[in-house]
Amino acid sequence: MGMHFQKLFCVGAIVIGCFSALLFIVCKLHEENIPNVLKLERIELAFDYVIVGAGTAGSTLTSLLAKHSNKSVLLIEAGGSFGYLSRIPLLTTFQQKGINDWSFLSVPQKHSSKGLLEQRQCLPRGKGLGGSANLNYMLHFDGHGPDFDSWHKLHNISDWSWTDVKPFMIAAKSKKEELFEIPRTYSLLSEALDEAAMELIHEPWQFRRSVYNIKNGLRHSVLQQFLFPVINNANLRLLPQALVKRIKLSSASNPKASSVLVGIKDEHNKEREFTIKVRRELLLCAGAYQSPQLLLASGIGDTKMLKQVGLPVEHHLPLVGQGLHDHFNVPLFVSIGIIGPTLNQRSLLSPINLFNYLNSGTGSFGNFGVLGHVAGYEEPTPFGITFFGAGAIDETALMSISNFKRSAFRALFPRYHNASQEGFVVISSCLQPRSRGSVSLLHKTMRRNPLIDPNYLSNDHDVACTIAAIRNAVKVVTSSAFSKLRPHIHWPKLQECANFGPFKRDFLEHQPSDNYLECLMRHIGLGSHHPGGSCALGGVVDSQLRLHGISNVRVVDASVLPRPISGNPNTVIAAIAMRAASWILKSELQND
Ligand SMILES: Cc1cc2nc3c(=O)[nH]c(=O)nc-3n(C[C@H](O)[C@H](O)[C@H](O)COP(=O)(O)OP(=O)(O)OC[C@H]3O[C@@H](n4cnc5c(N)ncnc54)[C@H](O)[C@@H]3O)c2cc1C
Repeated sequence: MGMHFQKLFCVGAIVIGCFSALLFIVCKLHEENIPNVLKLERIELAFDYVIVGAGTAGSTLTSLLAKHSNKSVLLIEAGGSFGYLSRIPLLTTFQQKGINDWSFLSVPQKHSSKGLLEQRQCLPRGKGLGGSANLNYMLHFDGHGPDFDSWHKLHNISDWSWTDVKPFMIAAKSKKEELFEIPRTYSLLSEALDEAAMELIHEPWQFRRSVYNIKNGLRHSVLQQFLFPVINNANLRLLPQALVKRIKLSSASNPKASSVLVGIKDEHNKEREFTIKVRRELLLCAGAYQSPQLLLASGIGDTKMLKQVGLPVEHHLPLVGQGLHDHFNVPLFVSIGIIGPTLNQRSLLSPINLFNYLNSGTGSFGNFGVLGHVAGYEEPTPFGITFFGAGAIDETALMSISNFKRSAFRALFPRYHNASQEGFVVISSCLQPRSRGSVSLLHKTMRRNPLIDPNYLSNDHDVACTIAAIRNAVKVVTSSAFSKLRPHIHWPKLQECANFGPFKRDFLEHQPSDNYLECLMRHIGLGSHHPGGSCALGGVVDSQLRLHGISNVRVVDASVLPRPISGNPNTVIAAIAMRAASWILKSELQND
């Protein structure tokens, strides 16, 4: 029996080894081979549409223009292509801080992040074809209609009701076979969530198991969905590894973007600059941090701020970079008293788990570990709860991508040293945070990072809302449905919060004081990588996303969201890009 098992194990290991090598080679080849790249020897560099940034919005928009327009389209992207790691769902966090991550850090936070080094949050952003859609956790969200309906009431924005947006959301959603939904029977945790939905049916909450942009166990992002099918089209060219450094405007009386200045570094890190003319439209899809950065670096923004940095003012547009918003997450570790259902280092590396993934794309490598969500949309405290089914969290890996101080990390995950720990992380957040931050400049050049201040928890409403979220998370975890897991919530013991708790009774009753929960969130809360609002509809762009005062520039990315999306924003951003494409194509038809 022993020999037989050993033999089987060896064969399994060889198969897995060969398969991994093959996967590596295929992905590596794919990585280096970006087709249709623009040759810069050409003297006349002019395109009808110039798109900056190949992320969620840029890839989607490019695909529709390349497919439906006969005009020339250039897609410029600062990064190259993503490696094979980006396709393997569970390993996606290993990309953070690597070459495909801009690895921004926030400015020190005044109202939060006290358990983080220098009170600064890590702000990962994808760099390369696919942008943040290739770095993200792949969770799909269908959208929440009232979000859009509120834009008119709260921000006087017309034409963006749910009726206007919904058809684009449907079009942006991947096909059924390109989505992976966590099955009810995935684990005892997913089962408990389903049962809790029945038990708490009297609450006005929605329970759903996670749906991922994953096909056959591999990430299926906007790249596979939109960009790759058109990548060889004759009217399209790509310019990877190229940073757009400045937008040049034509006349001061009726300013238009005439060209962009692009910098490309050679293998000796020496930069060459090129000017590319814009014949029709310049489309900024550089994301919520870098679209405003590029505008500011081009002299488009608030006069006072531009003068402070020493930049000539080309066009006064005071709200560029203002209104930045993001969700803010409070994680809590829950250990469980049974063996088997959750992810830890030991279960992860079991040969059967590896075999299942390589054989059929299933098992824990085939998704990111988030099994489900609970959302309550009722005002004034709409909240979200996310269930991440991991029991043992690797200290070095998580500290590096979260910037936690060691003491805060260990208070949060007291069982961090046990590689076979069973448990899950319950993450509470406010779906409509009211804190607003900003993107500004310290340096004139795009080669230096922008100053990003998410200003988390600056608005007291967010504290109350997050407390409500945590208390609702406790209700779910302490429901009878969860009792078979024998859960134990680990209220972090932080020295700085010791006056407020956790006290002995908090572990029994799970009703810690509001003061303790506030102290906790101001120490261990983490941004959720959903930035938006920094070139918002109304303030910076009109209802067709055209920059106020510069008619041939549109901002088409997360920057335009006037309020947060009540869930994961990626599909909404792809839908916005589809809508922008429809206006651009329509105006082409009208004008030609
Ligand atoms: C770690 C992480 C996890 C996330 N998880 C989820 C999730 O599970 N579900 C979900 O719905 N959302 C998730 N998100 C959020 C979602 O991915 C983003 O909101 C979305 O991708 C933003 O799209 P975008 O087009 O606005 O920007 P991006 O996708 O970031 O694209 C911007 C692109 O522009 C390029 N660029 C920037 N400046 C320049 C320049 N000057 N010149 C040339 N190119 C430039 C960048 O390299 C990048 O490729 C996550 C995000 C992160 C970072």
